[in-house]
Amino acid sequence: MKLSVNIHKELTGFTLKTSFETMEGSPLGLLGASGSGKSMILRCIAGLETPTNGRIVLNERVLFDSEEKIDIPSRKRKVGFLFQNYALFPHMTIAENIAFALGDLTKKQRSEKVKEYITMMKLQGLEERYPSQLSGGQQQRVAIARALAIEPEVLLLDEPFSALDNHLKGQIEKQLIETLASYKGTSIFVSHNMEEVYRICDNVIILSEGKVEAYGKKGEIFENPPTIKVAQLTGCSNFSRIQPVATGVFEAVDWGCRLKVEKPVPESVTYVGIKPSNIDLRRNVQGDNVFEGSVVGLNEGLQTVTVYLSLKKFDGKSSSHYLQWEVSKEKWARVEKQTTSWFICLDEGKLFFME
Ligand SMILES: Nc1ncnc2c1ncn2[C@@H]1O[C@H](COP(=O)(O)OP(=O)(O)OP(=O)(O)O)[C@@H](O)[C@H]1O
Repeated sequence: MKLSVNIHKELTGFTLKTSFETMEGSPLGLLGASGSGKSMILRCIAGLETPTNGRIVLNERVLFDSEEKIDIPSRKRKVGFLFQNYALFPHMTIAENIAFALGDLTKKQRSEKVKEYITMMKLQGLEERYPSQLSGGQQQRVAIARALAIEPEVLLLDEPFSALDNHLKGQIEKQLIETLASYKGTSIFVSHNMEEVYRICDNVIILSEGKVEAYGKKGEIFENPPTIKVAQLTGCSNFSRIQPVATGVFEAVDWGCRLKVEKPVPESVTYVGIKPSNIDLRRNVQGDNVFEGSVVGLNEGLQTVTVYLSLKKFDGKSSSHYLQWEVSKEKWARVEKQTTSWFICLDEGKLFFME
């Protein structure tokens, strides 16, 4: 099972130009800011939008080719689409909603298929209800059943949890992961929530302004974002410009410190970054990349605290750029009591370099 997408879509004020391939297995995550073109990519794959030019091939079946003038209609593409708001038909019962796209089957086959997916998604007893008579979570399960009932070769999930409250989201996410584990096709999961994408997908595409900024294994992309845009979208707020000082020593201009690095850094690199959760404290200033600093602000979240740190520069002044340190509330309560001087460690192993 393989999906290959190479499309260009020109809209007023927005250009989508993207190329990627995905295989069966865990869903491919499509992560990007609002308006970066995530839904547009899915809509082009599903045949709901027509690319200006390009080619989309699903398991050697050409779905779209602008040069060969191929544009398979949406209903014949074998694409299952799970929309943000589920898009269930309000005037149809649950059973009718699931049966809706099963056009070519006999009545008996259709009702068997509906029964199969009602059971799979644990919707027994709700067959004759209307969508408005279901909870958000149940509606979501109906939408998954409807998307899977056509036995799609590719399943497109467009922010499937956006309408759910946090409690329900956890349960439904677990259910979706289980459902996807037994799904044989290719799937693409769209979200602007990096945590969700990280939990659900193994491979990710980071999309920015209609272009692929990065594509690869989630571990590599989240740990070593190749560009600032990718770093921002994967949860990093600490960056600084760097300038070489000597072999293995860089000045982090914005943070106001000199960093020692043993591993060679390519000349093209101009920025260094560190994730807020990767900052550490030391008992004293000894060791590489440990700097004296001070706490200049706090932002308390539900489970973590973001501590704003300013490093003391080598000229003795405080840097005007803050580093954000994210720490559990428990740890912060302990550290805050015990610490009089702040020694902040930017460990080489936790730094990443960007072009
Ligand atoms: N039919 C259309 N005509 C013109 N522009 C459009 C159309 N549909 C979408 N756009 C524009 O294309 C861009 C990408 O939209 P898209 O819905 O794909 O973004 P997205 O990444 O899915 O955003 P979100 O996370 O907010 O859903 C946006 O700038 C949007 O305004």
